Amino acid sequence: MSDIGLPARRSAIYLLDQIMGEGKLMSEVIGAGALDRLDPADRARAQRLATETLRSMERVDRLLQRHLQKYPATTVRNALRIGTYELCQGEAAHGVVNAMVTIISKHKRYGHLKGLVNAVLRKVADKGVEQWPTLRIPRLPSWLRKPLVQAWGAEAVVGMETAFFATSPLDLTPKSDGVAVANATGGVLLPTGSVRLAEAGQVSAMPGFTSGDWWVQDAAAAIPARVLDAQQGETVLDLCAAPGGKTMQLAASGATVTAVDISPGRMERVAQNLIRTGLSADTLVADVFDVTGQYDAILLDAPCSATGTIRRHPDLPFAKDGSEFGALIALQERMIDHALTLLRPGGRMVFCTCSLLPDEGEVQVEEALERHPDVSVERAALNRPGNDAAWITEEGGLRLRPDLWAEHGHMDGFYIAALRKSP
Ligand SMILES: C[S@@+](CC[C@H](N)C(=O)[O-])C[C@H]1O[C@@H](n2cnc3c(N)ncnc32)[C@H](O)[C@@H]1O
Repeated sequence: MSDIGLPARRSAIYLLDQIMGEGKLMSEVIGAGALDRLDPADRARAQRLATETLRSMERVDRLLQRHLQKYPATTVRNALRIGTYELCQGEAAHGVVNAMVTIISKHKRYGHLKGLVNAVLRKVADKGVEQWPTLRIPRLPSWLRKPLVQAWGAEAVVGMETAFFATSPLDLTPKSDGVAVANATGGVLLPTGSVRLAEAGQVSAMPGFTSGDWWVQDAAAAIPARVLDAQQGETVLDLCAAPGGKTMQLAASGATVTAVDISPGRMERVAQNLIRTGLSADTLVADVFDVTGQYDAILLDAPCSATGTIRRHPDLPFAKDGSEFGALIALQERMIDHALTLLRPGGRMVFCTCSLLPDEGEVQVEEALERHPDVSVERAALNRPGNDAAWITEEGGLRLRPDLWAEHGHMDGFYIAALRKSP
């Protein structure tokens, strides 16, 4: 990474300022154009630098604490954080220190702090690099750690933190032939049918991208559509569908699929994905609550805290504080109730969230079963290749956690339940 120049580093600092200072998600900041002026290589570098610094944040802060009497302003602190991360990854000290000193010296408000940046980063270069591996695996912020320890126990949470600290692999869902996709991409075919590559490269340059033989989707995220097991000729409603990973799985089964999402921009991505893969589905930009009709099968991938995706989005624990989760939990409940009105008698529905919080999974299903005596949970549907019986929960859902599947390189957190409406 020694060729990272000033623009990439300056933009990485800006990303951290927005995430840590303004509570924005990295996807929002990038979506708003933060990296638009960079060339593609610098854009990728800025994003990688910010992402990996966030992944290591607690370690970085522990090292910096030893050399700071009080914390400087956010931008200066973030320059120190990124510089520290780079130094501890073995980057040449002179390059990192000079770059960060130059960036801060040109800053309108904090230019006078360039001496501090120089002094602190030199101390990190002297001592921090050897201390780095002795520091503990970074912990989640306590607002999230506490409820997770309460739900899954301290040992499981340490396992999750270990998974979050490791760089995430790239998972592909094959359109049809998993062995052929694994061979073409040099990936490994996982027991659930996804193909895993150790590291993400340039996705659009990989074999099979242009011909639409696969799409990027975490192995855990590919399980809900497999549990729904759509059949040729069935009418299937995919609620909250964008960007469309599950829509493509459903469409590949030969079912007649209607994909619904409230976001026109995200729905555009579903349409593009369908074109690339040569699959077909009706796409509808609409609020779930405005959808009418009767379907044989429904997949409801409700909006949630996304706490299961921290491995790939280490910005989330820093951008959020949990204050929005109550509203999401209430929305999920209302979505389940409305989705069940769209299910024909005897039909089946998969409810899922990429959350680690039982309130967005196990508890939702327990309460839905109480509200809807005509609905039951179908455990047998969870019995799909690669699914471990140990993942099945008391109320009959499937709990996927990032600390599980260590032998395969872990997976995202997800909750999945199959519901059946009585005929
Ligand atoms: C977890 S993501 C869906 C991921 C998607 N199922 C996939 O596999 O690619 C949740 C989606 O819910 C959509 N959404 C949120 N509120 C909605 C609503 N009231 N009606 C329809 N879609 C909604 C968001 O735009 C977002 O795309």
